[in-house]
Amino acid sequence: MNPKKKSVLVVGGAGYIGSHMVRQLVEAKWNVVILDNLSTGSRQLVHGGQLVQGRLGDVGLLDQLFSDHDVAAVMHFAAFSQVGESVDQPLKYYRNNLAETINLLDAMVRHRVLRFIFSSTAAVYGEPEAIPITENHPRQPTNPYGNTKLAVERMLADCDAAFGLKYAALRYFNAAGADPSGEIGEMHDPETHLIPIVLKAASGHINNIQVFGTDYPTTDGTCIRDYVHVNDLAQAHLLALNALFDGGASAVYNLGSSSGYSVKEVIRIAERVTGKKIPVVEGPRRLGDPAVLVASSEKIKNRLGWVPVYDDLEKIIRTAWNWHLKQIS
Ligand SMILES: NC(=O)c1ccc[n+]([C@@H]2O[C@H](COP(=O)([O-])OP(=O)(O)OC[C@H]3O[C@@H](n4cnc5c(N)ncnc54)[C@H](O)[C@@H]3O)[C@@H](O)[C@H]2O)c1
Ligand SMILES: O=c1ccn([C@@H]2O[C@H](COP(=O)(O)OP(=O)(O)O[C@H]3O[C@H](CO)[C@@H](O)[C@H](O)[C@H]3O)[C@@H](O)[C@H]2O)c(=O)[nH]1
Repeated sequence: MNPKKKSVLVVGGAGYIGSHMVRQLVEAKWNVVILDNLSTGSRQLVHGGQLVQGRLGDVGLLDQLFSDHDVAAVMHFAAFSQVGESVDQPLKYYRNNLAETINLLDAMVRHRVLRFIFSSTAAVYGEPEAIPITENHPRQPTNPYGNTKLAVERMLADCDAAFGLKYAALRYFNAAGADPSGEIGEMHDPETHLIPIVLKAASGHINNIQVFGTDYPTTDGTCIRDYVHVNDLAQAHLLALNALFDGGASAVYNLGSSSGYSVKEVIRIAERVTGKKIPVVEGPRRLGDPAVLVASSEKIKNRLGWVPVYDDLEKIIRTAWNWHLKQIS
């Protein structure tokens, strides 16, 4: 699918999801250039592609990258993504997620690179009015992180109208799991995501997992989320990229497994996968957490033929555990 050996610029390609994307792009024979400032990513996750260390806000660097490489499309994973932190430090989020993205789009328009794939999020919906959530569900983010992602989506629509920028905004639900090779996986410091924390508790690296809230209006009182394997996410990006090369229009797609699991269910499944008892402490709710987030991903399945390979959470957690064991060995 890349006859001219053009490049894809992957911004944030040294991060969790970006590194899985780079791997699939390399396998699909793309030249890959990665721009990452390693603020939350790591060189250890880069297996292939050419890493340029720098930040999106560096206009000179962006000009140089677009001049030096024959970039056919940009995939943009770079952002801060901790909901709680965004509430306390909103400007940090607007600066990194929105202002820096303006620089990127500006440089793309200057260099006539007009294909873009954006990491959006379920956080653009806010508190759901109906489950499963479809793409036309009202967008009412409940935190600055979601606001920055929605602002970028709106900016993309305006850039399509003004400059013909064609984009796919992919609204991920909860990314989870790791490449089965065990060479790349989730690696954040501090870690805030449920599954890696649960696995740390299973291996005894932390004393317990704290469950944030047991009084939600769900069957067992804990929050329900839709966990989608990181390689299935990356696969969806490849489909979206090919659709843009085929002349497809700009589009917005949800990416989820369409199944919901409560926090307690996640812990039970992790106990099964790891064979360990996981100590649990019940704590208060975390600010800004909706009770239930489950996607409808019918749109991307119907339009682009996306078929997620990891169809249940046990398989997903098994890949995360494989990665975790390699990290601690
Ligand atoms: N992990 C999830 O469950 C999830 C869910 C929905 C959306 N998302 C979105 O997906 C994207 C990737 O998430 P992730 O979990 O892989 O995060 P991550 O923190 O692992 O990766 C982000 C990468 O971007 C880099 N980066 C950040 N700001 C930068 C800048 N200004 N210039 C250059 N590089 C910069 C970081 O160093 C890191 O390598 C983010 O945009 C996030 O908002 C993630
Ligand atoms: O130590 C922990 C960590 C998390 N949780 C709960 O586990 C669930 C999942 O939390 P987490 O893994 O932190 O993911 P989310 O907060 O759901 O957010 C992820 O998924 C969203 C989309 O659904 C994205 O927008 C975010 O970027 C991404 O981090 C939530 O109910 C949390 O309250 C706990 O109970 N204890």
